Amino acid sequence: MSAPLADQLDIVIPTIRNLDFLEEWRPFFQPYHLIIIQDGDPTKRIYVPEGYDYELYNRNDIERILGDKAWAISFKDSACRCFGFMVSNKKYIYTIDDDCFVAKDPSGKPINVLEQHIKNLLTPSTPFFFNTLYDPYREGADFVRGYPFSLREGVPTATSHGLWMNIPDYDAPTQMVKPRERNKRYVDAVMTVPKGTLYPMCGMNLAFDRDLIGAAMYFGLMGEGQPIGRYDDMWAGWCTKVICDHLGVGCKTGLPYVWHSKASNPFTNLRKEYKGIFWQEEIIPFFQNLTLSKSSTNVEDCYLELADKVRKGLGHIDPYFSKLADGMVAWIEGWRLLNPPAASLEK
Ligand SMILES: O=c1ccn([C@@H]2O[C@H](COP(=O)(O)OP(=O)(O)O[C@H]3OC[C@H](O)[C@H](O)[C@H]3O)[C@@H](O)[C@H]2O)c(=O)[nH]1
Ligand SMILES: [Mn+2]
Repeated sequence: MSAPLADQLDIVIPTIRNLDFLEEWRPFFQPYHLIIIQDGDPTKRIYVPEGYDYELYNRNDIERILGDKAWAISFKDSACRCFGFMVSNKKYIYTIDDDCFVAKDPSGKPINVLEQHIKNLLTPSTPFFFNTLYDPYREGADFVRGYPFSLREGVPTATSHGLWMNIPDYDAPTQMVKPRERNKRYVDAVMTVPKGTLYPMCGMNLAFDRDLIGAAMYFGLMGEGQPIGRYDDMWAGWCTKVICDHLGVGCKTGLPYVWHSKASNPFTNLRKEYKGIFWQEEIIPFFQNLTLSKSSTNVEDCYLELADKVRKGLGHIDPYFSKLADGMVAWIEGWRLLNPPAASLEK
């Protein structure tokens, strides 16, 4: 099996259950280093299948490492995974949920998600003009007639958003009215999300370039003690997309697919996400109308400017958003603590 960039990519897994799913992924994942974020009770022992190279962090580790900034990392929510993004020192991250397994393409071939995500990340994005034959850099495809040659070089790709066969990533209301709906449709396409367009980024099967966008991949304040859950990846998706648009880098969605095996409880999910369902009707226009200043030329500065805009632009909805803005600042402080600029390392 191919294991591209095995020394430049970490796999981040949040878990409050177990890691048995890694047995099925072994042919594809074993060459890579895992960063496991153990959520919930830190005294519980998580079994990692033999033969994997990994580091494991529980809540006690997060508190020990981040100290007075640890509060910004969620507890009892998959949002905790973003601690793994912060603590990694690799250029690329792939994150996957522990109930996602190897899917098969229409020919029945098992899908090597890392191979496809890395292809997506290493080929340019085309956010400024939509190519109707989808990914023009793919074998057997190209830019179609009328596509401006001045734009055919594309821009660097920051994120690669994969999809899911079987249980689709639906919100609770949709899941409640369509409990038996399964995604059986394999769409053989990768496309760039156009500039100025947001998208619902799901953390289930996601890869990104840490250098290009890692500092904005904060999954917010969710779970225990928070008024909202299951908007962790959505929050990160909105923040990263406006920053990618500002910095002129791209976000792709489509292949590869994973097999999402388990539907979480829609009633529990409704309790977690209901505030998000009506808040997002204000949050999304906020992001759609947001512009970052020219002086914000790197991800960290963009993110701190965004935190300030969140405090001012969303604080009226609920005091939660001021706390979330504080969390965004604490996240960058934690990011800088664990990822000091190269220059400061030379001293
Ligand atoms: O308190 C928790 C709950 C879960 N996890 C880990 O997060 C992963 C996702 O959990 P699960 O598969 O139960 O949730 P889904 O509803 O299928 O996931 C979607 O919604 C939540 C997230 O946004 C997620 O990315 C979405 O796919 C899994 O690895 C659990 O072990 C946790 O760490 N803490
Ligand atoms: Mn799941």
